[in-house]
Amino acid sequence: MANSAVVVDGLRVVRGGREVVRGVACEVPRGVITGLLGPSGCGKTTLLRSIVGVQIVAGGTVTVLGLPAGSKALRRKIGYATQSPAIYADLTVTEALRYFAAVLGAPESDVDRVITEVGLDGEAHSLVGNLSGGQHSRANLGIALLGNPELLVLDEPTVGLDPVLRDTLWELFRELAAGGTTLLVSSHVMDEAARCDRLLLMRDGRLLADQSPAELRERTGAVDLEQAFLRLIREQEAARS
Ligand SMILES: Nc1ncnc2c1ncn2[C@@H]1O[C@H](COP(=O)(O)OP(=O)(O)OP(=O)(O)O)[C@@H](O)[C@H]1O
Repeated sequence: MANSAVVVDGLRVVRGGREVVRGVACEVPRGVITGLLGPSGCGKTTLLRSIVGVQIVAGGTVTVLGLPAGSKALRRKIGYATQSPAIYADLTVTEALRYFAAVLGAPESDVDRVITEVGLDGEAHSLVGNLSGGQHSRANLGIALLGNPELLVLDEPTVGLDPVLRDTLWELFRELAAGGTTLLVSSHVMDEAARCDRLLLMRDGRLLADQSPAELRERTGAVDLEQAFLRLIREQEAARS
């Protein structure tokens, strides 16, 4: 689909001798927020890594912004925030972001903008090693925002954050999408699903659904998305037995 930022087809990934992504096909539309949801260990991070181009795949294709995942030309077009912050503890927030801006070729003026966007103005000169868990993950998110990438791939960006902060970050995601950025955000908190435009629901290495929240509610007859997810799992189990 020309309007898709990401097209995944027949993706298979083997990790630790086991197939952990088992024939996934999905599309991520441009300029909206797509949520990737599913229980711990279902393969979300592995799918995200395949899209970012850092995962060895056993089969299938992943096309990102019209190019094969991992293409050099994609490096500056994708912002990726991993689950475990990869940011130096002995630098201040500003220094760390300046460093990454230089590595990524992003303008230095991005640093202050990004610090404000992730709500770290008050900690701009604090050492990363002295930040709280939530502040640390927001600094990590800031790196992904440098250079205004076309596609943002965020692996559980709100984990460990209080509800107010989570809300603020989702407002930021919404603003970024309104400005044309494509966001792919993983979460295992189902209440975040309702904030997404599209949902990819995974379980056990497979995709259970690729729909909007409204379509998912209609398909399952459940108002609550957690219930909808559970109904899909039961449907799948019934179909197998
Ligand atoms: N480095 C690795 N070596 C071997 N197996 C791995 C490795 N990393 C992940 N796995 C396995 O791959 C499967 C999928 O893991 P993945 O991290 O993609 O799941 P996830 O849905 O992102 O989980 P979580 O929500 O807990 O982060 C799991 O069964 C996990 O044990």
